[in-house]
Amino acid sequence: MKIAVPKEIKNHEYRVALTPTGVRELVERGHQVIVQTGAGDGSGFADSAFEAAGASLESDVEALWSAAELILKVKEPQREEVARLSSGQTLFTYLHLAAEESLTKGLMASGATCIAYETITDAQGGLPLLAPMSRVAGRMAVQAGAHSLEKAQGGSGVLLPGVPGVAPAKVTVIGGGVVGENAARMALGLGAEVTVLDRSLPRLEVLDHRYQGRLRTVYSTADSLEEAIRESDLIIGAVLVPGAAAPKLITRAQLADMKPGSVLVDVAIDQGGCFETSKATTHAEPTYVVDGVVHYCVANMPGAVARTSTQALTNATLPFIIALADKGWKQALADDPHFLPGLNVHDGKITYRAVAQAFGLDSVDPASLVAS
Ligand SMILES: NC(=O)C1=CN([C@@H]2O[C@H](COP(=O)(O)OP(=O)(O)OC[C@H]3O[C@@H](n4cnc5c(N)ncnc54)[C@H](O)[C@@H]3O)[C@@H](O)[C@H]2O)C=CC1
Ligand SMILES: CC(=O)C(=O)O
Ligand SMILES: [Mg+2]
Repeated sequence: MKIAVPKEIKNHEYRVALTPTGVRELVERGHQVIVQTGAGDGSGFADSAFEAAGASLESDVEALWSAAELILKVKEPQREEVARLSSGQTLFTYLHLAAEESLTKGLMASGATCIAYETITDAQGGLPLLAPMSRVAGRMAVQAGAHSLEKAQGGSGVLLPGVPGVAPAKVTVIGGGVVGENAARMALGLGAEVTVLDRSLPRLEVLDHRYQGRLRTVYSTADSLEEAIRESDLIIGAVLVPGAAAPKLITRAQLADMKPGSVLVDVAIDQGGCFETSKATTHAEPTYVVDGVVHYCVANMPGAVARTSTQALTNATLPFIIALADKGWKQALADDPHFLPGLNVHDGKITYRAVAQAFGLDSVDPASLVAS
């Protein structure tokens, strides 16, 4: 199969969808891999390393996209990339479609088969291709929050761990999944007073057991959210309903109840954000202030630590890439019930129900497309 790896073009996105190690695995199976010149630079993988692994390099973007049967990316396609996609091609990347109607419609119009990393499941009820980047983003959320609390960033001037004689900051994490646990772990490590809210009691039980009394776990209700809003210095939004737009958990009116200069880090922004006042920002300009509250809403947080993120992401994606390349999308999805929910769009149709529901459109059961 002809496989293309474009250079990412989203603002300050330095990850790449395949490493030289991945190229070698594919080439040894008889596939042809074409990597855009410079695609790995931001992650520390030189063109020469891709060539040594058996890839060919292509500097002409149009030629790269048009030659490919399978296109491997990291971030959702940007407008000019959607325009390059055509029917018969398979795209494998993060899509987050429920947050972006125009992207959804663009992919439908392309006729291509679009498989999302973030809706692939595993036997443990997890999201194995989202999890590695959620670990990164969860850990970064605390760094971003701590920096945003500094006065020069518009923050309240609170230091997360405090100092002897001065109490530590209060950090609340809403959603105790992969992002939430990693954020909580970092905040605890820095000495903050940390609370996790979730509406899953089994999940809170796991966290309670794991952190042995160092972490407060609280069931998420309107009351417990209000308390968090009043008392927290830093709130990290880390909820997810897979594939769906994030629920809005803090309204604009509630910002008035927060301490001036407190910080909201909305990691769930890639699914539209879980605070009413969230709008996606970039690493170039990551924060803005609404009603005295600093908002950090970067939708590709892991892109900033690309060396770590590319390795973590491609460790998880490679087996699925190999299955797509060896078998083609239809057989690969037919053979693996956890790969099947990755299919979001095929031949003009939405194949993931929560995405269709977000826009009042119809969806097609992906199983009906792969059945032989
Ligand atoms: N901004 C960025 O760069 C990145 C964003 N993300 C995003 O972070 C979000 C979280 O991802 P994960 O932690 O992997 O998901 P996850 O599925 O591991 O955890 C989500 C948690 O939210 C809880 N939850 C759902 N609705 C809730 C509600 N209304 N109130 C309280 N808790 C609720 C669930 O019970 C679950 O424990 C996703 O939107 C993901 O796409 C992930 C990586 C990078
Ligand atoms: C999950 C995601 O959107 C990212 O890593 O950028
Ligand atoms: Mg986006």
